[in-house]
Amino acid sequence: MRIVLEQVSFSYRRTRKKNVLEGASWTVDSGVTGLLGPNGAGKTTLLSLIVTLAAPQRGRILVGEYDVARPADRAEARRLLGFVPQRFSLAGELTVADTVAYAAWVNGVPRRACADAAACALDHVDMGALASRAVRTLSGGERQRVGIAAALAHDPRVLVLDEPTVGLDPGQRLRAREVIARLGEDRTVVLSTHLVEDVAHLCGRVGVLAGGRIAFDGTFAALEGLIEDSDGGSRYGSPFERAYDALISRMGAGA
Ligand SMILES: Nc1ncnc2c1ncn2[C@@H]1O[C@H](COP(=O)(O)OP(=O)(O)OP(=O)(O)O)[C@@H](O)[C@H]1O
Repeated sequence: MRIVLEQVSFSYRRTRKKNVLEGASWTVDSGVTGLLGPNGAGKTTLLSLIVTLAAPQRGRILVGEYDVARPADRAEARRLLGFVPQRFSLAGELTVADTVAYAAWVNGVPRRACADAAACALDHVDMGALASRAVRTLSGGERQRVGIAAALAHDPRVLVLDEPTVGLDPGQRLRAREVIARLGEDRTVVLSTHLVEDVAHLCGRVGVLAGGRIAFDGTFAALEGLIEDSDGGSRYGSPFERAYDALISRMGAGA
């Protein structure tokens, strides 16, 4: 399923500052696509627009054939979308299975089908064995996978993940990566992250959000080439991080 952003602009009215997004255009196809960009670039904002939590002031966003800002299309678009936000809370006393079954019901799965939908989603994220555990007993990585299962419970064709591996230890991060790679085999997955390493392992393509627009759209290998050609501009970090930082800063400045 394809996601298309056409000249999308957005500002948080209350801030009265310049637009967070300014004419951002991007096309995302099936598989796992990474979204990189510095802190405050607008990655979470862009994801919120895709999943219909906010609407662009200019431009449009299509999920499949549906324009997410059109009231007539929004319900259909939502059925196609699953979202795992950067931070989410789960009711600690509920079991893993009930948590995911509840998410299925909220997202329109008929009540009698919710238990099966939850079991299926939990299998996808390797959490079937922990289905009867109370959520409060889970590790951070396990909670993260419950969050992904909850977003998957209505079997969306598009999955939007906002920094899903933050705070995970290396082992849990590898596990989360395996899960995300598998989900990308038959879905469109958009993965926002600061971890270039996750993008390198997972993403066929990557977009870099800088200066309010998608300043780079291509393969990770192409981005890596640009990074390696970059001469660095920050005094901190390893050479790769320095070069990455310099490149992203230049992209943000429109160079
Ligand atoms: N609800 C809000 N109201 C006003 N301004 C906001 C709101 N949410 C975000 N912003 C501002 O919009 C800009 C983009 O924020 P956003 O969270 O989308 O960036 P990000 O790229 O996801 O950042 P990070 O990598 O740090 O998570 C920032 O300047 C932020 O301060």
